[in-house]
Amino acid sequence: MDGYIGIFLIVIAIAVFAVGGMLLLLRPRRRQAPPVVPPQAPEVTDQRPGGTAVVEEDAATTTIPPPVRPAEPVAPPAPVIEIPPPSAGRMVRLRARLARSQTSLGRGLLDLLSRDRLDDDAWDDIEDALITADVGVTPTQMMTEELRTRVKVLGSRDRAEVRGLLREQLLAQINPDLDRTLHTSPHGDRPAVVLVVGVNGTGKTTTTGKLARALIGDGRKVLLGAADTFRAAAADQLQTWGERVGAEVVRKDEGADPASVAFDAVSKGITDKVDTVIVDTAGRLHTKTGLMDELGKVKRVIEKKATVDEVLLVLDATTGQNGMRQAQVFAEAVNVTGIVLTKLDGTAKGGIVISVQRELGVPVKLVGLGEGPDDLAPFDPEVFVDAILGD
Ligand SMILES: Nc1nc2c(ncn2[C@@H]2O[C@H](COP(=O)(O)OP(=O)(O)OP(=O)(O)O)[C@@H](O)[C@H]2O)c(=O)[nH]1
Repeated sequence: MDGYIGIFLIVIAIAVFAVGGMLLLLRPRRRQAPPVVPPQAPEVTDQRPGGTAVVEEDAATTTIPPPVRPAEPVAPPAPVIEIPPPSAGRMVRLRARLARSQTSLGRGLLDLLSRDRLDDDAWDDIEDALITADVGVTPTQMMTEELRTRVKVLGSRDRAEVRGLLREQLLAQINPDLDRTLHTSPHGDRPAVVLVVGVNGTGKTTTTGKLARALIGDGRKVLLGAADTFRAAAADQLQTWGERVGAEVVRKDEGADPASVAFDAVSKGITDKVDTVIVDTAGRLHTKTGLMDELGKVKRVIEKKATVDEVLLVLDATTGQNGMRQAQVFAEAVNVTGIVLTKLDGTAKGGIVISVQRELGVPVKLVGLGEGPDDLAPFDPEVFVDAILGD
């Protein structure tokens, strides 16, 4: 009996294991979850003032892009006021530049005059060289006449002697005795007034700015009048010059009456106790009557408040005879007291110094020798001639 019970218990145990195993096998399997793919965050760029686009590094793992803070408004940097160097000795400093543009004239003349035999052909060549350099017909004839006589007296000549002769003749034509003083000192409580005139493109506005710099470098207080109301850009250009050296600029809208700008500039110059007021004018007038009317009015209006000490005519040295004709029109319209010859660095025709002084009877007071802010120099005849002839 006991054997039957034992077998029965074994069978039951086997059955329990078998059912348990079956249940385990048939148990529903847990489904594999799909991999989580993070949503693609939009690329966030941050436009910094420098213009560099910066890509946020954690953008790929951020579901919601962080809010981009609006850029703080950046104030434009305050203009840095420059301290220009004084004007004394400028032409000596700029002599190398002058020599670069003018030595072909000097060397050519020295070579011609140093020839053993100076026949008529040689003298014709000398005349041609002077005419080509814009010396002008009459001064050329006077110079060659004088040189012929001196060479005959001298007989044989070495290069140093020829250089001496030529130097003497060029200086005589330029006339070192002319008064080239620039009148920019105030009269008691009234500022000096400088009117800058000339055809557009000759360098009027640039010259006005450079002159302001030079005067400030010499310790003066300067105010600028932007009476070239024909083009707003001219007033902007002047404003930039003024900001750089700390000169105030009086300006009005494009098309405003130039005389009213000049009047306001001089009035402010008196109130602010400045030393010199420099007024830049427009030069786009096509008829002589229009030019006379406008410049005459500007001058008259200024004279209600102060004296016009200088009327500087700006001439582009590269324009030759065309520039000379323009100069004559201006000289008839207004009483020019000095000439500013610009762009002498860009031409070998330095002879224009001689012809323009002769034609207008007015001295060259300043020369422009480059586009840089300090490339304007008081004209020095001796430095000029030495730069032409080389050492
Ligand atoms: N190389 C050289 N360039 C110069 C000189 N003076 C002026 N310039 C250049 O000549 C150009 C004309 O100068 P501006 O001062 O604008 O002439 P502007 O007569 O006032 O002419 P508008 O403003 O059009 O009336 C500019 O590019 C100047 O930089 C100089 O002495 N040498």
